[in-house]
Amino acid sequence: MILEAERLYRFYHAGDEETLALRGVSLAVDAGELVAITGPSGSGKSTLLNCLAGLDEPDGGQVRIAGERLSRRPEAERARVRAARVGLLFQHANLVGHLSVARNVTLAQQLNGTPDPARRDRVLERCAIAARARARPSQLSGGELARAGLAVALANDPPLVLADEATGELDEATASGILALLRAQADAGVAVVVITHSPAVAAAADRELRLHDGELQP
Ligand SMILES: Nc1ncnc2c1ncn2[C@@H]1O[C@H](COP(=O)(O)OP(=O)(O)OP(=O)(O)O)[C@@H](O)[C@H]1O
Repeated sequence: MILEAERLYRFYHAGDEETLALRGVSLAVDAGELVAITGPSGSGKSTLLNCLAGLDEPDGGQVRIAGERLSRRPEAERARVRAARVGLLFQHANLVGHLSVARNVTLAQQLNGTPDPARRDRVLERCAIAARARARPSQLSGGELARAGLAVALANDPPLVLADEATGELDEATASGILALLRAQADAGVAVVVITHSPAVAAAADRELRLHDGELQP
């Protein structure tokens, strides 16, 4: 199993208010699966993704990625696991503004200690952004930006890709292009988890997990 989450809890406190953002969420995603996480606004989707990525620590429960525990470890160790094993794709792409697309991919490889120009070029091709490899993010269209963000996410050939509303702000043709690329990653053996509001994306996934008030619906 590539991704395992066991009974995740996450509480937020603001003054006297307590929000139970996650209440015992368990899930498992295998290699080759494309799983959509859906749910109304405020149901806990982003909180869940942040915990799965080790960007946030759950208050209870644990996350394992390819068998390695991510939860309750120092941030430096979580960052190491993340760099090697998790491709993160956010709506506002994880690109450094003053670097070209190619340099952004190289940077992600260097942060993992595994620079590899041949793999960089393959990833750029795979994400259909090789023709714009020398452009900076500000010079790209929305669709190109999304593909460049995906190239950065895939820079180190991670076994797991976590995407937060990757297709949310894109026009339909571009969104379905990104979805096709994510589908292709899953078909190539990557475990892919996508948070989405789009019924089309949810329908294209192998499974849909619905969150409601911090719990997965049966
Ligand atoms: N840093 C925070 N401090 C306090 N409460 C928070 C914080 N982050 C999220 N919450 C609350 O936790 C709950 C879950 O939020 P989350 O962002 O995970 O939902 P979501 O399903 O991703 O929503 P959306 O679809 O609108 O992005 C909400 O009630 C939200 O207000």
